Amino acid sequence: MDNRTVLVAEHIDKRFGITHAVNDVSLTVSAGEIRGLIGENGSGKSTFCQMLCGIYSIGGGTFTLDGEELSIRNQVDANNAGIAIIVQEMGTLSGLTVAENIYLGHEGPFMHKGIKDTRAMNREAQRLLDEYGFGRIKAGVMIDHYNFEDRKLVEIVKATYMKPKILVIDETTTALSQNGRLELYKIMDAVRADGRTVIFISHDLGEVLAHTDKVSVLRDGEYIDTVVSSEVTEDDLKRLMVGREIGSAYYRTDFGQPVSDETVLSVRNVTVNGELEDVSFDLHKGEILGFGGLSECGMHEIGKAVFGASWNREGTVTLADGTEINDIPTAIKKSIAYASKDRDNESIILNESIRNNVVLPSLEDLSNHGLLNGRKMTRFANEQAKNMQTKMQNVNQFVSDLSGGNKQKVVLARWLGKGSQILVLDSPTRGIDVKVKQAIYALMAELKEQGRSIIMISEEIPELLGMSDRILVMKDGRINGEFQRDPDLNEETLIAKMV
Ligand SMILES: Nc1ncnc2c1ncn2[C@@H]1O[C@H](COP(=O)(O)OP(=O)(O)OP(=O)(O)O)[C@@H](O)[C@H]1O
Repeated sequence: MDNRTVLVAEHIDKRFGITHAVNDVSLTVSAGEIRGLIGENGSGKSTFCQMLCGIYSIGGGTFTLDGEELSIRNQVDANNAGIAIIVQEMGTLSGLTVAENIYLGHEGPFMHKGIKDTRAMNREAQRLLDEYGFGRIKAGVMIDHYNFEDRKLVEIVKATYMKPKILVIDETTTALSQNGRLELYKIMDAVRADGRTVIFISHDLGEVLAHTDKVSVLRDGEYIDTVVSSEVTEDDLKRLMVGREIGSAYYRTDFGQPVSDETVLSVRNVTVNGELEDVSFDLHKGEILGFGGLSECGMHEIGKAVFGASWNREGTVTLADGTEINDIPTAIKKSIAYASKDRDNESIILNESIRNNVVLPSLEDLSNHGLLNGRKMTRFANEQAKNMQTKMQNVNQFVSDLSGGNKQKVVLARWLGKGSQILVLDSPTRGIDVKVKQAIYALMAELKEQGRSIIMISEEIPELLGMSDRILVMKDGRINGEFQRDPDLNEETLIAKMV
């Protein structure tokens, strides 16, 4: 860090209707610094950064970069001023190639007399992808062909190849597997070594302390403090975020409790072309079965396969009563819940209210003689959303207006409200703040106690170790290791089976 102030935010403010999302925030950031930005879900982190990056208009106040007041109307203006962002959700556009996404808004060098030189663009994009070590992603291929993580990697290239002065990374690591994360940390370190600046938003406080120089804290839209990362603990950060002490009990503490032998779901010889290869396992009553692995290991496809949402699946997924799950309606009817990792595209309907999202799988239960009962639906949605501590104006608010973590709470509220007996949760705490994470883990333990069964697919090894009765490690589409719950089981043992 060279102590030269590069960015000054003065009295930055933003309201959305009655929500005061960012309330008079002032802070400064140095050149060559990695600055963490933390706060509970809905505390205004994304809104603050999105104003800096031209995604939202500035409600009030000013940003000054290298001594010059910024006047940014859109993301291209921000890029031209030297500011880039990797957003929390999908930041690439479907219907375009990888190369077109990387150069979106910056096609100039490839235009000759109004015609785009696609070959040159693809060649240059492929050179960049290779240089970043992401060579398996092909520049000329449609972005839709790639999964969530690969699309994030493309976004990383897009946001960094122009060497921005300020790179904002908004809750990106939880979308990445272990190897993707290491790549991102390397990129952050390189930005810092180059005298440029990273603003890093994350709910993983360990990661924040390990990879930042200083951390700024927001609470309810207000600036609270900036601390030096090497001088504070995770508990200090939690206290600053929440405003009070929060307990340290996080994961399950029980070990050695036997899990029932009763099988509730049998997966046999499931193959999905290019994703899964002859996968078989049983899920037991009251079991939390964890799935872990590196990117491309196939674990996210397991969730889809169990929920009847895979294309071209071979093999069988069978419930204890003999019902075969081959499609989503049967899965829902049979009380299977599924929360996808790709929340915005696969789990929620963004342009719908919280209420309509929460009631979706429970419509049959909420109707009287085939007619939907509006009041009952509202009451139900209210109850479920509040159980998940969703920060919202009311259940009529559109899901698109919620912060990332609060969207995730709506997904969980929907399935927990349905009373599902089998829950398939892919990255269940992605983007969730520490306080609510604690509540979700407690809830998972409670569901287990009630005899419900959970498949938890997770990129978070501590979460797998802390919550699972059994862990299946995937590699190249196959199960490569099986571990029973054990206090001596550690990250290294799991990783050894992943690589
Ligand atoms: N487009 C919008 N319309 C209305 N309200 C919004 C909009 N975007 C954000 N908000 C609200 O502003 C507040 C701050 O949201 P923001 O996304 O900045 O939080 P965050 O700290 O990034 O949260 P998370 O950790 O969950 O991502 C929330 O109450 C959110 O519902």
